[in-house]
Amino acid sequence: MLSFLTCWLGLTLGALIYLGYGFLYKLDVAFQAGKAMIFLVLLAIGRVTYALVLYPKYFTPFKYLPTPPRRWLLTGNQTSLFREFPWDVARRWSETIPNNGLIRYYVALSNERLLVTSPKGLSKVLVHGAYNYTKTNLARFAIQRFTGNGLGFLDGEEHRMQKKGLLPAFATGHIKRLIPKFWAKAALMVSLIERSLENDSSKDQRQRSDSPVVPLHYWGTRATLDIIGVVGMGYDFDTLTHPHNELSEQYRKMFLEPSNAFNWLELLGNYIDFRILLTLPVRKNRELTQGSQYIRQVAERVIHHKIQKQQRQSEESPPDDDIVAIALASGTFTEQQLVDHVMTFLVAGHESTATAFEWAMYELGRRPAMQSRLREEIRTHISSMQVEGRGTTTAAGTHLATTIESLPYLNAVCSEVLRFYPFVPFATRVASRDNTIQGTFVPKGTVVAFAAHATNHDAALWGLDADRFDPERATSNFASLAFSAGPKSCIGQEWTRAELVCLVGATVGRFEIALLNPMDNHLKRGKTIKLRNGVRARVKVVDGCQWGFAQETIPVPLSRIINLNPSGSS
Ligand code: HEM
Repeated sequence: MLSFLTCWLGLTLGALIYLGYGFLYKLDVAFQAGKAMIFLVLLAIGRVTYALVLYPKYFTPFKYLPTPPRRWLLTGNQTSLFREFPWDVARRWSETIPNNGLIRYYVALSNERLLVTSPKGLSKVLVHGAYNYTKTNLARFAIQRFTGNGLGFLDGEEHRMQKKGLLPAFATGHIKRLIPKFWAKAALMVSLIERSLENDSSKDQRQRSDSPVVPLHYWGTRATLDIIGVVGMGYDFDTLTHPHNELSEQYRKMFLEPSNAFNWLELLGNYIDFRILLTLPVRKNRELTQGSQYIRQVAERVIHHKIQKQQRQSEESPPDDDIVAIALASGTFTEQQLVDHVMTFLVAGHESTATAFEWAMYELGRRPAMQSRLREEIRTHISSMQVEGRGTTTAAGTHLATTIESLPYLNAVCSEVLRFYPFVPFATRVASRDNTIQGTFVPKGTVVAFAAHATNHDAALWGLDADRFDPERATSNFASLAFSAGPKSCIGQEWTRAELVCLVGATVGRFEIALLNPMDNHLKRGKTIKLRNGVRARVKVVDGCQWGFAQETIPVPLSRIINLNPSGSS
């Protein structure tokens, strides 16, 4: 394929030089131009014929694999370029095209891909042969400029070593000790929502009979950002109480709202080095650079401050227990490596957990019976602890953590949310060396795709009712690809579960939630499964229990410890 493409480009260039030569030496220009044009048209026809007919039929190494029936030059096997979500298309193909675990398909301009559909094939790509596959250049250039060499972009031995160094901080036992911190932020969020309800109803109490509408996704986004600060670094970003502080404004700039422009850029990225596109002098590019530089500088100062603090720490004072402190204490990481990891936690761990909270609110907000059952479980077990006035430190904290972890329905609802709405519903990898999947030879450079959305809704794995949101079903980590699988799977799984049960438990335990528009399930354009309009719900306080938390579980705001002005010194 490549050699054909090279020949074709060479011939096209030749035709253009020939045309230029004619102009330069004032040969019979019209005659020369006509000949060159005919040549170029023939070349274009040749290229299209090769891409559409000859390559897929005779030259591809995957010609024996099943493929979707129709193919167009511009859109490949998809009928439209951006209207359908790739995870929906992948699922449709997995279910309707008879296959033994691999399907070949074509994207725009006849670029060939392999879709892996069977658990056996997935385990080859994600588990046993994980280090034979790497992220695409597009993902690398788009995300790596924020995260540097964080875990997501390391490969082979380097990845193995650094992940091993970080794992103790993310292990179940350690995350359990941090549950009071998750809870403290969840309880603070609930109390701030409650305050906003009071303000809202006092404004126009007389005209209103309904309870006020609350954008729950907006609160979730702030709580989850603060949690990364507290649990990840031991500092409070304080965006729940100060939503417009400098840090959250700059942080927002780091993200690209999905749009058609981005889709076109992605398409162009197949042909033009994506790095060139990222340096175009457009406003969004400038904002992305500005936001990420600011956040990186903050991360650098945080790490630097923590190193100094650790050096000063006396033997009597208890050591910090946040993720960065544990990683630092291991002595495995350089300052720069830790900055990259912190940036990765922000990119990988914020929007993902905020979205999971959003979907939990969406499902519960349109299922009153499920919500009541959950509220009863939460109140029976957690409210009593708070009513007795116990805080969330030490023994009381352990008690809270053990209780929350053992609530069956709360944990089942959260697991079902993660299965039903996988945050990375469709992903691609590139083979970094020749290998095989289920006996099929996969040459280096092949792009391989898989869809967690299809696996997590596969009737063969989850039963015929796989498309029903049902916390009663037995979930299994092996069948769910919510966190991917194998050596490169999500390091934040236990963190996510702890965070989600605290946020969902504290919210549903205190409020009755009714979705404003239960039928609105329109999704945002983009790479993740996310509601286009967020979760807007009528929220009513259910009397009877108010959450408390020990103040000391929330550290002092970051702004009071280090100078958040990028030009200032710490
Ligand atoms: C709902 C919450 C989350 C979901 C669904 C999720 C999902 C995933 C998935 C699917 C991957 C694999 C991505 C890939 O290979 O392309 C991943 C990787 C990763 N996640 Fe998460 N994640 C979540 C939360 C978090 C949190 C809270 C953190 C940390 C604070 C985190 C840190 C990471 C890191 C560092 C990686 C790269 C791991 C590696 O390459 O070894 N994630 N996550």
